[in-house]
Amino acid sequence: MSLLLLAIAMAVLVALRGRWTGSASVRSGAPTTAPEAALADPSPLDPDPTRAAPHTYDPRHDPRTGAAPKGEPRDSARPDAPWPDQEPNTAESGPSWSLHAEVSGFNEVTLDAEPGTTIAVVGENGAGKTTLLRALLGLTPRAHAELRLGDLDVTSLAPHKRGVAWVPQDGALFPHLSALANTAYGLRAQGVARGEARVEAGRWLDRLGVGHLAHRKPAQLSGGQAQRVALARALAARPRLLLLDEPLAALDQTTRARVRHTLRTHLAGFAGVCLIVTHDPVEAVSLADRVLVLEAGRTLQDAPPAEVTRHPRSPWVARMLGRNAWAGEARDDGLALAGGGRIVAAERLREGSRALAIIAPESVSVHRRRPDGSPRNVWPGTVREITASGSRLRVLIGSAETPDLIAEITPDAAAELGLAEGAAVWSSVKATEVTLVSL
Ligand SMILES: Nc1ncnc2c1ncn2[C@@H]1O[C@H](COP(=O)(O)OP(=O)(O)OP(=O)(O)O)[C@@H](O)[C@H]1O
Repeated sequence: MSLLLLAIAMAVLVALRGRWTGSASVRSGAPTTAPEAALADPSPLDPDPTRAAPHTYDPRHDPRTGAAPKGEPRDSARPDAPWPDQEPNTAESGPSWSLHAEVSGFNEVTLDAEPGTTIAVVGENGAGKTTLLRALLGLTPRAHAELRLGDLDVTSLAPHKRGVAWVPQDGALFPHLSALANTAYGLRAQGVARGEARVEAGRWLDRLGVGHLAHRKPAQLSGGQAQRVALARALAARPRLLLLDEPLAALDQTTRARVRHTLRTHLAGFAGVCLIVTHDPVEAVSLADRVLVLEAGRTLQDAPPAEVTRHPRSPWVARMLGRNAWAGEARDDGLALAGGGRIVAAERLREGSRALAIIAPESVSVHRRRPDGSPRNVWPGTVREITASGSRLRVLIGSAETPDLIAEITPDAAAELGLAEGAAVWSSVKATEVTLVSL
């Protein structure tokens, strides 16, 4: 199954390059690929079209055989219908087109985006993030995407003809090809001369910091290195729509920060629209211009990161972004919490309306004795867990009166308070530090 996904990802990439350069058309003479055949007629009995139609399988494009894409596509490949003019990968080229997608079925999402926009797609497990990406590729009957890229309605086009590149969660590299050949394969398939394709592939590998691994096979790469090669291959294809499914998930913390930086640099100069599925709030906030929050397949929020951070529309999003978020009902002085207890806020909402109280962890003060003075919100609790968060500490405090609360304090403050797991503490939050968001 994952090998078939791999082949599909490759087929999409292979065809993409042709959008910019003029490419071999599989339908007009080049051999039929296994992925294309598999996607041509998904069985209604099988919800996953990647499983279907093995009878048209072409061993030359099967990553398991090692036979192909050894024969890199020949230079005699005939050009496909030309894709409308676009300067790839140059932000300066400006928005001369836009993306419009209407997705229905499992996902109910409408998306409009200008070139150069990066959208982080977030949501709980099972919210439909991967299904959305697959719908945009035309890869799942569970959701149907009407997709326009500029003047072109690509809805009825096969996945590999849409101008959409997809990096699935496992990266999907051909195991028998070197990193360089994997990256060059899409270029070669579209008729780029061998030398030129290899030079360009080498450049992309260098940019992603894996140029020195160009001759290694995927089995000789770590998960993170392979992921970078997969990114190089996708970016080299210069798609209009780039779909990245948790591209940094396989990386360790240090590498992740470095690759995130590299990715940010490339996305900043990327002339297409990028959708990046992530569970990582830092990734969402630092890489994206917009955050699309999905809940049960639907759009819950689609807004710039700063707006989502300030006014998350669900407790899950707030927690993902590292905020405390408590649901409740508005009262004249704040919120009656759903599980009992009360929080006082300076803001007012219509009494009785459902709302979230959002508290930034750095706004929570921690004390060993009940604090005197003015804070309106004071709760006793017990330290459940202390973890490092950059140069600060995150302290998880459990309380009988409220939901769990996260405080962020300096290591000095923690030492001064003698904080340890199990310690009895008091937390306080000023009413002015509580943000109320209507649900
Ligand atoms: N082919 C399928 N047929 C039926 N249900 C499916 C199919 N693929 C996924 N699902 C279900 O649809 C829901 C959405 O799945 P999807 O993989 O899109 O979620 P996700 O947001 O990407 O989740 P995660 O964060 O776990 O990767 C899940 O409940 C999943 O079990």
